[in-house]
Amino acid sequence: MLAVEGLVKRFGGFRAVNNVSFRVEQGEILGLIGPNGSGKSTIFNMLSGTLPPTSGSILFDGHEIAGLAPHRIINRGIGRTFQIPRPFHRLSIFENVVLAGFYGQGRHSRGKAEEAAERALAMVGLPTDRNASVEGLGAAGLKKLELAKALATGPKLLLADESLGGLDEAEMDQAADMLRRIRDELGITIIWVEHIMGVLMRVVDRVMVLDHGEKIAEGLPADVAGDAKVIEVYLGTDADASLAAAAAAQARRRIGA
Ligand SMILES: Nc1ncnc2c1ncn2[C@@H]1O[C@H](COP(=O)(O)OP(=O)(O)OP(=O)(O)O)[C@@H](O)[C@H]1O
Repeated sequence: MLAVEGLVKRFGGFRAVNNVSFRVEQGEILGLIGPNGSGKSTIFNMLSGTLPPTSGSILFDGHEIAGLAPHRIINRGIGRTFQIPRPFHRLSIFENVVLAGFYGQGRHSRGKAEEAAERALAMVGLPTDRNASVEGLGAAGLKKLELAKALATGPKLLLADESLGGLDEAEMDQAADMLRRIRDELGITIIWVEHIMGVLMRVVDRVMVLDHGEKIAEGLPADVAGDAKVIEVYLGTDADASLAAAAAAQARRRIGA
């Protein structure tokens, strides 16, 4: 579905992303991890059109999308959430999501945008009531709104940026399960950037690790969590918990639980 080849982003003389290549298959959840400043958001920004790549190719469903404007990329079927939710506070929850629905997939009809918004809100468990206010939403509610906005654009590929930040443990598990359901029930492929390793390793099919803008590892969660270089540059004291979560998830998958 997605084939990225030799992706580079330079800011002046600094290479924030340096010759990164990877593929994502239809229906996969790929975890994208790495230390702060390793280039994860810059990759998301290039995939979603917020930043043009300095060089490299991004093939989505066989078509080159590198350098296209964000609205064209959304119309092709790549949606994203943002690390820090910034809804329009003067609009209701529903109106925020309808606006995203208008934007996605070239929808120009209010009716279709409203239908997309209703489906998206029901999926994430937020009220579909037209007037419910954004003001009462806590951290978990705002993350759900962020997801609903991305879903309302009708993505085939969802870029989820730190969906767990600011959530408590129960909310994190719910948010991770929701990403799983979005893949399982809606068939949406997901790339997920996250720092909370135990939860990520439980849910993703594959993991790719960045350090200083370069890909340093890629593979099954249990293999990546046990990789000496990944432990050294990133996981550190999280390594045992990550490995345990990845191994448990792998065992559950093997027995089909
Ligand atoms: N617009 C910009 N101009 C200059 N440097 C930038 C710009 N955007 C990002 N960078 C630099 O590029 C590097 C990669 O940043 P990026 O935000 O992609 O990292 P990240 O892995 O997403 O980090 P985090 O986990 O903290 O979100 C960092 O050194 C950052 O300071």
